[in-house]
Formats: sequence, C-alpha cells, structure tokens
Amino acid sequence: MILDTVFIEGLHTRAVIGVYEWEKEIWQDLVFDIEMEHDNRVPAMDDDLSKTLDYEAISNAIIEFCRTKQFELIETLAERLCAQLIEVFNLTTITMTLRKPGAVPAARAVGVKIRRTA
Ligand SMILES: Nc1nc2c(c(=O)[nH]1)N=C([C@H](O)[C@@H](O)CO)CN2
Repeated sequence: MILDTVFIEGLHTRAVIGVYEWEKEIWQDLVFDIEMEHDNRVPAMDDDLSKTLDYEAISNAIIEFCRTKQFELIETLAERLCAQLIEVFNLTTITMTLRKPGAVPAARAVGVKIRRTA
C-alpha cells in the first residue's frame, strides 16, 4: 500500500470550456489540485528526478492539454485529462479537483473532484 503522494496545488490554466455558445468564444480560468500516489522512497534513495513523478513536467502537460482541447463540461475535461496523465506518466492513482472559479458569481468556485486508478 502506497502512502506517499506527489501533489500540485492551485495550478492556474485557461481553457475554452462551457455548454453555452458564448463560452465557446472565450478563454476561462480553471484551477487544478492534483494528488498522485507514488512511493517517494524510490527517488529519495538515489536523489534522482527520473524516478519521481515530475510535478513540473506534469504541470506543463496539464496547461498544454487545457490550451489545446475544447469541451463543454468540466467533467469531460477532468476525465480525459486523468486518462492521459495516467498513460503518459505511468500513474497508479490520481485525484483531481478541478475548479471553474468564474462560473457561478455567487460562489467562490464550483467544480468536480475525481479519483482514477490505472
Ligand atoms: N456539473 C456541471 N455543471 C455545469 C457545467 C459543467 O461543466 N459541469 N457547466 C456549466 C456552464 O458551462 C457554466 O460553467 C457557465 O457559467 C453549467 N453547469
């Protein structure tokens, strides 16, 4: 059982996302919190970046995905992005919280949280 994680908190990205026609013409803010299970003793043993989940590379992959893909629902974006990250970075388990801060003006944020396993 893996007890360690690598996390990314408050990652700001922009995407064309939303169900309404006006939303398909604008960029909107999205904010991600990500937790990925990993045995952190392995990279720590050799002080070796190649044995970690590289949070910089994963952050850049998330930003690029949001920049280049378009969906209506944040559920769809979260699902497809988790699938890609699991495949590309060989993740075992990922928990993703995706907030769309501007969507409901009366709320600080709305969003979804999913947990997916390879
Ligand atoms: N569960 C969801 N509800 C809503 C979504 C969504 O992606 N998931 N999207 C919208 C609109 O696009 C909204 O963000 C416009 O402000 C409405 N509800």
